[in-house]
Amino acid sequence: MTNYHGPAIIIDRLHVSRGRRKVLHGVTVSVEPGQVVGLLGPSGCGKTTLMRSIVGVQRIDSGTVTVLGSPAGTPNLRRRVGYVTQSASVYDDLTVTQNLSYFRRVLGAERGEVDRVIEATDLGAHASQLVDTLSGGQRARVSLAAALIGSPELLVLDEPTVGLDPVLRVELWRLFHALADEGTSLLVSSHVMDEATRCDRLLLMRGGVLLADETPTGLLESTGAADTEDAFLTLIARTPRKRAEDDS
Ligand SMILES: Nc1ncnc2c1ncn2[C@@H]1O[C@H](COP(=O)(O)OP(=O)(O)OP(=O)(O)O)[C@@H](O)[C@H]1O
Repeated sequence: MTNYHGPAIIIDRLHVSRGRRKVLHGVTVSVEPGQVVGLLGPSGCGKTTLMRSIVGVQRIDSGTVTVLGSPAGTPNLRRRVGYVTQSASVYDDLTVTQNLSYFRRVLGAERGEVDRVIEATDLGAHASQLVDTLSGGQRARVSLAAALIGSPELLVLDEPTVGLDPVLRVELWRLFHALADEGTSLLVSSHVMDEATRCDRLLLMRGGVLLADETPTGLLESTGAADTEDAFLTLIARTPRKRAEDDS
């Protein structure tokens, strides 16, 4: 980790199009470090596009994205930011250890990192197994383990718990908080509203705009809703529908 202590992410008036479609319509947000921040919203609202902008792989129309004090995509961020996409980014025909050893070499991280991330993601019993033969949850954890190599200061995780059973989901959220306790900043997307309560802070998105940036408790208080699903619906009812067609 470096000595950087400012906001993990600062986004200012970000506009992004994908193909001919305008996907993000002026998103402005700041994410404080050492927290698990949930990025929640319906399928197609622009969560992945926002995450791609943060990790610097998305062409933007206008606005700025500053990550750990540097413009998104700058080379010095490569080791400081870990990104897990929705589809597994590991090799099926290699074992867990072989995959992680490969990523360790690419990043130039220390040898001990492979064992450390295997332990952190509880994959010890499967270390010698081909990824092809793992369950969905185990594969998801291999992708996460790869992103943990080198202890990045910011982890950007795109729907890491999708398709996992409830026990595994709880375990993963526990791991996210353990990482945050050590000072890592995490941005975790989900379209499952009940995951909202597991986050320190919530960014609620719809149709390419941010509807709320709140703590889970603050969200319930400000909307008067009984749960986060209700709170989201209340916010939608309060927001003009002009971009609702952007959600699928
Ligand atoms: N390459 C592309 N070309 C054109 N449109 C795209 C492209 N990729 C994504 N889109 C559109 O951009 C919008 C936002 O997509 P994005 O993947 O960011 O949403 P999301 O909130 O992450 O959805 P999900 O929860 O389903 O992953 C969608 O309407 C999608 O159809």
